[in-house]
Amino acid sequence: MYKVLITDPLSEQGIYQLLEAEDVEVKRKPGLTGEELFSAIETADALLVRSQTKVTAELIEKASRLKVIARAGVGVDNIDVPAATKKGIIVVNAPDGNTISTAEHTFAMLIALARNIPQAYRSVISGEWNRKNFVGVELNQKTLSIIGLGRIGTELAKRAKAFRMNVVAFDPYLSDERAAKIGVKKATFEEAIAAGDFITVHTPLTKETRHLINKETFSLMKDGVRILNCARGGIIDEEALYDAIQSGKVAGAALDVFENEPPGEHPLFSLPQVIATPHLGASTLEAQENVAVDVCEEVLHILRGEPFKNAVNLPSIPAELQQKLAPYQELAEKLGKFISQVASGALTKITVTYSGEVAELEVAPLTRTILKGVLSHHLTDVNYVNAPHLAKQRGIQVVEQKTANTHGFTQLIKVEVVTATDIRSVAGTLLNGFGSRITKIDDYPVDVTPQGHLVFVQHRDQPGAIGRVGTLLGSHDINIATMQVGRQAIGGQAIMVLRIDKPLPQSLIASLQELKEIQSLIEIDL
Ligand SMILES: NC(=O)C1=CN([C@@H]2O[C@H](COP(=O)(O)OP(=O)(O)OC[C@H]3O[C@@H](n4cnc5c(N)ncnc54)[C@H](O)[C@@H]3O)[C@@H](O)[C@H]2O)C=CC1
Ligand SMILES: O=C(O)CCC(=O)C(=O)O
Repeated sequence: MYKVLITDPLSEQGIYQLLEAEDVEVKRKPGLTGEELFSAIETADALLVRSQTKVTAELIEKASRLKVIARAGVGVDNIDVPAATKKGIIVVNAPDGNTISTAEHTFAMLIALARNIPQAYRSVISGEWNRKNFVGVELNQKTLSIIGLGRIGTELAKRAKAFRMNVVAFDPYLSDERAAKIGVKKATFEEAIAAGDFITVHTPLTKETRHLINKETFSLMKDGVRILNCARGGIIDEEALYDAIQSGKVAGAALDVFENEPPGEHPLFSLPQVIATPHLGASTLEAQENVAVDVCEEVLHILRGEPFKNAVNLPSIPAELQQKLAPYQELAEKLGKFISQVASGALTKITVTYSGEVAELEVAPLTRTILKGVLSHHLTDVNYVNAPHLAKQRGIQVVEQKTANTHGFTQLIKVEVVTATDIRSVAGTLLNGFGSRITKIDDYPVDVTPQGHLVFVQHRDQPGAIGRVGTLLGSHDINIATMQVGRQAIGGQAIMVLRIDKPLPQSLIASLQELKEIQSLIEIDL
């Protein structure tokens, strides 16, 4: 039974599928913090949050079973993603479900800002009838500068155009074609900042975007500019905004997000030009249902080992590619596991070479799987998420390459590892209708199904060697399912790969190693 812990309020309809799932036990603890949260996380397989729960490195450290942290929303800045990655925990979000709501909220703020609606409301309900203090400006023919033309920025641009605004956008990934398709003028950051009657930010909060709008950028803006932030607190330097409003440079600001949330008695609230909402961008029935449905689906997929799509700490793999890679995944993992048990010494380099049909695909996910297979022999808790991180942390160089030489196979994957004392390699293929096969170990061609218990023996090619091994196994009641032999030259170095039905007892390993022809014997568990 998977244990799912929910620590922020999530839409009831959204989590319905979790409540209905027979293999899931849901604990709903909105607002859980401190010791209670630390204790609850210990037994959870999945944690579902919105933006209130702070998923810190310390909390993640306590989570011994956690497989997935799911954010019902876009921004994952309340989650220590690197700490989760280190621990092999997948972090997923729901990037699409609240786009429209947040774009609509930004548009509502835009109109409210232009027409002083919150200030006028406060005045009217306090008994005043003051029309001259609340004269606004039209949106028609004004320039809206959008910084960050992603999902929300794009939806906002469409709405602004419907209001006959000129839309100028800066986004490092904005192509000329996309700008033309959306109908916005592509600009540099400086051009966008200088052009806007209204400037709105829709980027994530990153090292680059923290205080993107600061004292200097305010000085480049038009006098009387109006500023909006419905993305993340911290993109705008709040102190610089305060000064820019005080000086008259900025005519007004609409803020849904703050550097610290909740902001408490913020100096900006003493300025009548500032309107604010308490991080309401995604707070609609529709958005909350959408994001909860999306992340609950992802959580179920991850817990059940099924494909999922919105991991923020894993590269996303299009469904079509996932389907094409699926048959190779098992082979990849088995090759990784095989070679890690054969090679001795501290790993320094892993080279994966792809050829034939598999080389026509984007193979990075397969390399990740091989890495997982290699590392899981020596390390516990290795998975697809943390395998590259663990390799890097240990100074293991990972090289991925493609060649045209398939050695006669339709496709081939070769894994070579270099350790402090050894260089070993294994290659494998998929045989149409027959599954995975190991086709070469070091320089020896073989045909081995990578499955179950294998014994890899290096020996001298001498008459009777194979028979003596067989007899010893038989005398210990060990059945040999398949046997493969290979040699470099008559009387030279040779190998045997036996597939046996149960592991070798220690006493038998010792007896086998005493045979004069045997140079080394390794048991391999696949
Ligand atoms: N107020 C609220 O309740 C909500 C806020 N958000 C926030 O809104 C923001 C945007 O969300 P989405 O549009 O879904 O994200 P998105 O990922 O679709 O778009 C972000 C865009 O910002 C661009 N960008 C990144 N760095 C930039 C820079 N230095 N200058 C200009 N552009 C830059 C990216 O290229 C991308 O196109 C995020 O911070 C998200 O957390 C999202 C939903 C609700
Ligand atoms: O959970 C919420 O309402 C906040 C949404 C948000 O800020 C996001 O999705 O990035």
